[in-house]
Amino acid sequence: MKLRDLLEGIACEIVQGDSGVEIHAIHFDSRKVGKGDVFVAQRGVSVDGHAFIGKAVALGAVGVICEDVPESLPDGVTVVKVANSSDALGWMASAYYGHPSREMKLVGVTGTNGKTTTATLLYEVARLAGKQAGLLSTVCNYVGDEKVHATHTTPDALEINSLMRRMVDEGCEYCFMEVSSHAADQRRVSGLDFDGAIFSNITHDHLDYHKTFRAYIEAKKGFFDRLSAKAFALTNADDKNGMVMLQNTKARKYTYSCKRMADFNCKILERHLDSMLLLLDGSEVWTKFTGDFNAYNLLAVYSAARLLGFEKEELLPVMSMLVPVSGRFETILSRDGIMAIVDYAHTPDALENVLSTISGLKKDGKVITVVGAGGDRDRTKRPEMAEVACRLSDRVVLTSDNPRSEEPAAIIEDMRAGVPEDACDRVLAITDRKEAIRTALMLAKPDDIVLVAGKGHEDYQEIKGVKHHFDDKEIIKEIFKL
Ligand SMILES: CC(=O)N[C@H]1[C@@H](OP(=O)(O)OP(=O)(O)OC[C@H]2O[C@@H](n3ccc(=O)[nH]c3=O)[C@H](O)[C@@H]2O)O[C@H](CO)[C@@H](O)[C@@H]1O[C@H](C)C(=O)N[C@@H](C)C(=O)N[C@H](CCC(=O)O)C(=O)O
Ligand SMILES: Nc1ncnc2c1ncn2[C@@H]1O[C@H](COP(=O)(O)OP(=O)(O)OP(=O)(O)O)[C@@H](O)[C@H]1O
Ligand SMILES: N[C@H](CCC[C@H](N)C(=O)O)C(=O)O
Ligand SMILES: [Mg+2]
Repeated sequence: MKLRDLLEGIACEIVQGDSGVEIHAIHFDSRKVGKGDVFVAQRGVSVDGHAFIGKAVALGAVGVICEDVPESLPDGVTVVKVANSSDALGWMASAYYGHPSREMKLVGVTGTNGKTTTATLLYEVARLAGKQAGLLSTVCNYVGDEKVHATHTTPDALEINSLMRRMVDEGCEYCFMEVSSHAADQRRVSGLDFDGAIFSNITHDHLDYHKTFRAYIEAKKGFFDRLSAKAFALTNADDKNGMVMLQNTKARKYTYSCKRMADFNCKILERHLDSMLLLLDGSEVWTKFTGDFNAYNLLAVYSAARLLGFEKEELLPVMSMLVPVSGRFETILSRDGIMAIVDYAHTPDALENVLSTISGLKKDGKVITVVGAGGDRDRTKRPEMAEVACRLSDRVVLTSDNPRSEEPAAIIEDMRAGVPEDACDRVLAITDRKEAIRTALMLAKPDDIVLVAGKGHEDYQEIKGVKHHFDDKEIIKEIFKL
């Protein structure tokens, strides 16, 4: 493939050298470059990729895409200056793989919470309706039936397009993907041909990366701003910032709501610990989900499926068949009636939603919460998470999530700052997560509920750069002797 064919749709400010040079592969990591490749220099969070242009050329790069042209380069290397290398990478990756997103109906889901649930359920809806589909999500990627391990919520542009090419080749008509705020900001999704975008909500998270809540909103809004006129932009009208997402988009605008007039509506008629009766688009539907937040997720799924052309009569029975995603409000009952709930709540809002759901539905028992916060992530959410846990539980065991490079005890200390004074005697701190879970389950009596929050489907715990096998559900079952 010639370099100029990869540059379609990109505003090149300077092209030095032959744009007709043959390209073997695209790389944004100099360490992976080989003979005949093009290297895309991106400014990263920790280092500036421009510093590795020399190395990439030494390894055989014949093309360099950059924002700053280096002072000297050997002859025979074509240099292209662009305004945003990461944006260019998205377009180039798409062209390299033959624009697979143009051959499928692609829907992206963004929001602080609910992305995995919404995207996965849309994938299930398409499949239950007899269509081939692909999925890019935090828990797992799918190329049709085939599972592909996921390392990110939204992979990098090359991986996205390589997976989408496989989806198209497997006959997928649809692709559903999560678009994290990091991905929107880093333009991992540039060049993709979206048919629709969904916004779930925005609450406190990722301020380590975005710095301000305004910048976090802007990152998500940027995804909507860049949609084309043929796409739909579907937003949650009940979220404070829901309508902001529609302000500057060229896409067709739609809203969903459980509280006000909107294009798509839903009302919760009955709430149970293992089910919910919804009035969805005017029809009663029993679902296998719990929690008002899941009514929003289901409504978003239903609305997007309608916008994709699925008929109401076909959709309603499918909505009843859907089951929760792994590690999202998963219940495990002990032989003597203690209920453990494993949930991926790792933000203050998610924790508040899950604990409010539990308090609203529990019988007489007490609620014990085991919770930690991830290392190398937003520190300011730590005290807020502890405050929510204390306010909505009878007892709290503060513990580790994925400490990553941080000291586990220091993260717990950050959380402790949010424990109200009058709650101190109800709070324990146990660094070892397995011991924390064991202690909470030992404190519990029949009819009590133990929420184990934060890690959901994860089957590892990352400590000092090493991922150790760790699975909340497995540990609970072992302690319950199930
Ligand atoms: C903070 C963040 O988003 N980091 C992502 C980012 O890496 P980075 O900016 O740190 O890269 P860097 O190390 O500064 O390097 C800059 C550039 O120089 C290049 N380089 C670097 C070294 C070298 O020797 N040669 C070289 O060419 C790098 O390849 C890169 O292109 O770009 C990388 C390549 O795409 C990602 O793998 C990496 O994800 C890291 C591992 C990560 O943990 N990301 C998390 C925070 C993340 O993205 N999470 C969201 C979900 C969030 C949510 O819950 O909503 C996700 O989508 O998964
Ligand atoms: N619509 C929602 N509103 C608020 N909280 C939600 C919603 N849906 C799910 N949650 C809570 O957030 C947790 C994570 O849900 P989910 O995995 O669907 O979100 P996500 O946006 O994909 O998260 P991540 O950013 O980690 O990929 C759930 O376990 C639940 O506690
Ligand atoms: N996508 C989220 C997941 C957080 C999950 C939690 N278990 C943690 O490790 O902090 C993030 O990378 O911030
Ligand atoms: Mg997710």
